[in-house]
Amino acid sequence: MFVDQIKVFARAGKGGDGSMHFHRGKFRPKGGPDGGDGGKGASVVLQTDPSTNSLRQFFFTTKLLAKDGDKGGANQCTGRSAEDVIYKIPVGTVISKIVEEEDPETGETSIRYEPFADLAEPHQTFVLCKGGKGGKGNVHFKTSTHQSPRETTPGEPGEEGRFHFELRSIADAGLVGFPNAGKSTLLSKLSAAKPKIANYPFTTLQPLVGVIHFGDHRRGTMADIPGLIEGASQNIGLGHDFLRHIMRCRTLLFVVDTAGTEGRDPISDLETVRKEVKLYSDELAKRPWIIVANKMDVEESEEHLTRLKDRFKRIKIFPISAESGLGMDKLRAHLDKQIGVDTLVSFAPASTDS
Ligand SMILES: Nc1nc2c(ncn2[C@@H]2O[C@H](COP(=O)(O)OP(=O)(O)OP(=O)(O)O)[C@@H](O)[C@H]2O)c(=O)[nH]1
Ligand SMILES: [Mg+2]
Repeated sequence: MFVDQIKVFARAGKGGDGSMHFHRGKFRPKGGPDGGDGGKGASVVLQTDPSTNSLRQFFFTTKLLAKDGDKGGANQCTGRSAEDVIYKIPVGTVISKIVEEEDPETGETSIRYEPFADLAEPHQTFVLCKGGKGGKGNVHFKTSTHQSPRETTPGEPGEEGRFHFELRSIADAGLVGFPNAGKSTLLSKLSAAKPKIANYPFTTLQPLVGVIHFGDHRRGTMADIPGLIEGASQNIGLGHDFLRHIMRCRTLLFVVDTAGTEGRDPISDLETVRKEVKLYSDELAKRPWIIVANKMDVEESEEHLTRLKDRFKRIKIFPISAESGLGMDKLRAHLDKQIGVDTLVSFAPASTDS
């Protein structure tokens, strides 16, 4: 189950009430006020965790509640503060506050999503709902004219609200494949992005997102992701980092070097990459994917393409040459259908009402 948006309710803890108490010593039966302050209520805190890539946990826990602070005690004892609760969320989660508004004329309520936070950095913490402060004990209210105050203040309530969490993907489509397959070359031809291109592996070390313009205000985004190798799912090289970026793409383009440059075999390359993706995440393996058979300008490619079609019968294969432009129109038209969005249509967050 890939949960990339969810609604939750969160409430921080209330502060403990201040205490009303008078000192009762053996020799001072009528002592002064000594009621202590209440402890702080706990906050609901979010923290981005690079090892999480789904909001699935909130599917089961839609109420994020934090504990109240303890009441103040006799002897000027401050009540215990409650410990903040920390929820881990994926990097790239966008938080909106759900605000209900009533139309003064019609009396109808409508719901608005108010941008609240964009948690894009790893290990970033964010206080979603702040815990209430503790109330004051009666010890604070003693004055020269008022020796036995009975006043205290209650603890403040914790903040609360309804929120919408949405996992923003880095791109609509992601380029996945062995190093040197031509992923960066392809992105540079489809978009205005200028990734580094070279005939050695791991030229690309950081994902780079380009915008593809399909015409008529239609566009989509594509991420160039560093090459994957065998063992990536066990975090060999920068395996997990790369795979995590792939997780954040809606649809995947598996790019292969169909020419089998330097004695490589495009079929086993693709099988290896698919295996690594599956080992990393079953859910990722189920994402929509196509094969981009690159380097078709090289003579040896035809024969490999026939084998590739034989081996992956049910998957769409696009034979192209990113370098010469061969087959690019077909690929572009397919991408427009899959990921193209009309940018003139105003964007509204998808409804998560069940
Ligand atoms: N003949 C031919 N060569 C290509 C084609 N596309 C890319 N190349 C060459 O293949 C090499 C690798 O290209 P890149 O685009 O850097 O490959 P990459 O998949 O991004 O590689 P990494 O970033 O290392 O994972 C370069 O020398 C490119 O010029 C093509 O369609 N035909
Ligand atoms: Mg590259």
